[in-house]
Amino acid sequence: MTVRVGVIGAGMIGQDHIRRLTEVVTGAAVTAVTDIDQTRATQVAARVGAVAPPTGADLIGSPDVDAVLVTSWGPTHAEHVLAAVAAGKPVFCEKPLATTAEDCLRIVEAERAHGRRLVQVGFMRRFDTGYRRMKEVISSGALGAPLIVHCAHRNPTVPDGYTSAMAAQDTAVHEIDVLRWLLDDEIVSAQVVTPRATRNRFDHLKDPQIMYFETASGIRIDLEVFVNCRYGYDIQCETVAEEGLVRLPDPASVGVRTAGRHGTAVPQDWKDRFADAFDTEFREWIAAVAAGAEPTGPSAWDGYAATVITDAAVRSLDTGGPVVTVDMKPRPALYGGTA
Ligand SMILES: NC(=O)C1=CN([C@@H]2O[C@H](COP(=O)(O)OP(=O)(O)OC[C@H]3O[C@@H](n4cnc5c(N)ncnc54)[C@H](O)[C@@H]3O)[C@@H](O)[C@H]2O)C=CC1
Ligand SMILES: O=C1[C@@H](O)[C@H](O)[C@@H](O)[C@H](O)[C@H]1O
Repeated sequence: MTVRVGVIGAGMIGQDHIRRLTEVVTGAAVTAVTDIDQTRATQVAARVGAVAPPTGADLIGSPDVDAVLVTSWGPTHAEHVLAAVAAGKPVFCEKPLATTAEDCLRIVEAERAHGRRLVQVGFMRRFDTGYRRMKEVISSGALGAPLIVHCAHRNPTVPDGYTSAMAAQDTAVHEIDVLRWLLDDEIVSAQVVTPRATRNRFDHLKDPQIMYFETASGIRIDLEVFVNCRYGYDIQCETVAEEGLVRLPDPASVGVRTAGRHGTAVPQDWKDRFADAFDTEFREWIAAVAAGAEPTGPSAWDGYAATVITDAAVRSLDTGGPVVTVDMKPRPALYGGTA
């Protein structure tokens, strides 16, 4: 069976995922593309032989769309995801699931009313080979209990519209999701402190930031977010446990020796660093949809949890760096909880 995907939002990542669905993943076809920029939607749709319906609602209602991919701006995600759930169609939503905890909960409640999972959120790091190996090692128990996690999330630079709050909402949100999954533990508090700011880029931006998280079992996480580090896109993660530690590998890259130096390239952006993870993410999503199965990737509940935790981090940043308790609802049975 070919899964016919309709894409809402034909911007940067939308176009990259359309390429992935048409050129990399087998068993999928993009049959409809919509965007509030109609010209862009028509051009992108034409490249893959798709139609360009005027709105997200038209696309979701189309009999030629089996599953929906939401890659529009964050504040518009909830509306499209809720419409897809109401139509009973599987929906993959790029992060964030929604920009407010209330909207995330509306999606969770809609899915619970539907009775089975339809939503997957685009936290692609769960599909990265390095993180998956780390999880195998931690879950095997060979290292004993995890105690501390040291992380860094560095981007070479960010656009002018990037704000200090986005360090949590847009950037650290990836660690927040992947660490909940990696440790199989819940984050219960967040704190954000700021060292001296880099002179590079904008005066308005608090960059870098240091974030601290604590989990329910008492694991402490420190995360440096530095989005104007200039030298490359660099993701680091090291988990210290009772009997040893496990570290995320750097992406494989040839070593070059010349002029008395030895070096390896540092990726320059997330598209490059996580290209394989994105491919795996979509292969597994399409396989689940084709089989009529529930998606196995990050759920609507994970999208809600990530938003609530980033809200706590932003509150800490905005109020001078206190420890802020994460105010999370009990996890419903549909997502492995007891509520
Ligand atoms: N997983 C990851 O690492 C990444 C995820 N993202 C996420 O992907 C989403 C899109 O980001 P970009 O592609 O960078 O943005 P973008 O601005 O390049 O593209 C967004 C597109 O959505 C369209 N759009 C906005 N509202 C719409 C609506 N209601 N209906 C239809 N189209 C609409 C815009 O016209 C634009 O073409 C964001 O939520 C972002 O956080 C972005 C980059 C990396
Ligand atoms: O999701 C992403 C961007 O939106 C965000 O701005 C970057 O900081 C992240 O590294 C990238 O993965």
